[in-house]
Amino acid sequence: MVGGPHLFLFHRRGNWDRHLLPPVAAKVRSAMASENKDGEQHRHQEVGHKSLLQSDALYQYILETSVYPREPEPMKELRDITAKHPWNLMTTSADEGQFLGMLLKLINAKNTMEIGVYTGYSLLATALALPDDGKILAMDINRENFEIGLPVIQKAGVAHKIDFREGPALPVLDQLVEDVNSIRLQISDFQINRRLDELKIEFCAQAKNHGSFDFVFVDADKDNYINYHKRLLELVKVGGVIAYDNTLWNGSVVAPPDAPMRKYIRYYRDFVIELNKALAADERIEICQLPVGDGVTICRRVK
Ligand SMILES: C[S@@+](CC[C@H](N)C(=O)[O-])C[C@H]1O[C@@H](n2cnc3c(N)ncnc32)[C@H](O)[C@@H]1O
Repeated sequence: MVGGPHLFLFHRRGNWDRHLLPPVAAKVRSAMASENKDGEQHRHQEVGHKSLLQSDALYQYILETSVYPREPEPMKELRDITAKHPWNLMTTSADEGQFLGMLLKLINAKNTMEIGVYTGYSLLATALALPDDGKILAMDINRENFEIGLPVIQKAGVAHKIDFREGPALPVLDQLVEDVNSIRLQISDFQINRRLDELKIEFCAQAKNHGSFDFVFVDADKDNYINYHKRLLELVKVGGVIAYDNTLWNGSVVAPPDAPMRKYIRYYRDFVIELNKALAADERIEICQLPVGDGVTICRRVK
């Protein structure tokens, strides 16, 4: 089997087969069509096998019925502006933006982080969902694209929630992990007249940012997701959420290794596959991988 029903879902950032060479795309399509004829119908009747999105029309139906009519005006404006940008394939889709907003409200998020801003569609979705004193530490190596969306964010009255840092995210995370509030000197077993070398002296550093974030959205360089995860698990509180975007990576996670793919899809594919395995095996989190957008894995820290 080349793909399976879930491949129908990857039309958020253009059609999934735009990233495969035409002969391969045709092969995948025909394999899916024949599977639909032979096996698929039966699989849909199996208990627990629920694949609802089977066509572009159904996706369009969701957008037109439930997403676009409820999309806040500034988000629509930013989506239109971004559509004219040459890298628009990178933007978060409207349905995923709606999902993020809902999730943030459900968990009452206040202190959040975003890695990978681009023109700011998911950032705006987050900023609109947070309370007025909510915060987003937003990081991107490219400020220019952030500035495309910034006027819309300002007009929406939510720019005060955003602390944008230009540059790679990893050093910022390292700094957040290392930062301490205070260093406490602890002397145990203290008795007058004890010799100094007999005293048990300990320095206790109080980590400033550990467990301080309610939510983090990771939508940047896939080859660093595992490195982000290590640090984010210290920074997110127990019960907090980390959402990793693109965990189905244009369907390439189920494509045969020798299938022709665009260079960047091939390059990041193995990192995404390794991330998915690592998240599934990580007992410190509960996970739920959703076929929204290009695949988003929600991780809830439990220890
Ligand atoms: C898919 S886009 C983000 C899309 C964005 N969430 C949205 O809603 O439009 C990925 C972004 O990650 C940024 N990026 C890539 N490597 C990065 C890194 N090491 N640190 C921070 N940002 C990075 C890119 O500049 C790009 O803007």
